[in-house]
Amino acid sequence: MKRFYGVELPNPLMLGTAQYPSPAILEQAFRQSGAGVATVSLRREGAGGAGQAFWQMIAELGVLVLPNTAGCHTVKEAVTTAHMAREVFDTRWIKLELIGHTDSLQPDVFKLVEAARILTEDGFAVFPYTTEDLVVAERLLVAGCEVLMPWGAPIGSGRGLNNEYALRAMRAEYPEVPLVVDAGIGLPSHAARAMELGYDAVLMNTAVARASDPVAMARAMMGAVKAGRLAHEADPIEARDMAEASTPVIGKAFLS
Ligand SMILES: CC(=O)[C@@H](O)[C@H](O)COP(=O)(O)O
Repeated sequence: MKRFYGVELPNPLMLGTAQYPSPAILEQAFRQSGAGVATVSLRREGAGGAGQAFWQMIAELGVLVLPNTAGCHTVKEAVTTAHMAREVFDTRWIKLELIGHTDSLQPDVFKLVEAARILTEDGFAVFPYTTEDLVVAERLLVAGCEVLMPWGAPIGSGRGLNNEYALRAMRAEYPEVPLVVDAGIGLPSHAARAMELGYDAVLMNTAVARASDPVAMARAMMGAVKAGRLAHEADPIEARDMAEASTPVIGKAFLS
């Protein structure tokens, strides 16, 4: 299994911590699914969250904490937020999110590369939320990122993998780089598909937090990412246009 800045994840499910009906449900979603990474927004929780009790609960979950720069639109904002997160959470991990378009919440990849360079030079382990663009991916790697997080679809849309072809191309281009599909997941089948493509993890928030039963959905997502990874490792058959009889010919029950 690939390591994320030297760390082996306990499993391939990363969950956001926003929009849950209550802190208790958030806690149960993590505990019952076993998700190993929690991404937290310093700005959002600091501004309107439950304060100290919230941070305490996250700490007690015993998961890896991936602070994020959600809501940042400028390099300066993102870099400042990353520094604050490093102080608060005592981690050099940062999910770098730099929004460039208000309606689609598409990342501003130009600012992203610039901020990634500044932060990696300052010792951060940057997890960049990016598009599926291969040129941007290369620039992020050159800037010092060791992980890439292409979007599946716009944040909160639940559309799944909008551009599977491009996600597949990124996997093929960078077989050794830990890749995470981040955002846009709506269903367990989307998460399973990302893992079937060979992705190393999936990050999601809305699909779990906004489900009628977030705890059950978190468990379903964990089942999905594990099934997808197993399927990828099992080397699936290629889809064919024509039928091929699967019932064995008499006297030839096995292929070898
Ligand atoms: C929580 C977080 O980091 C989000 O910005 C993330 O990208 C998840 O997106 P979804 O809510 O679409 O799963």
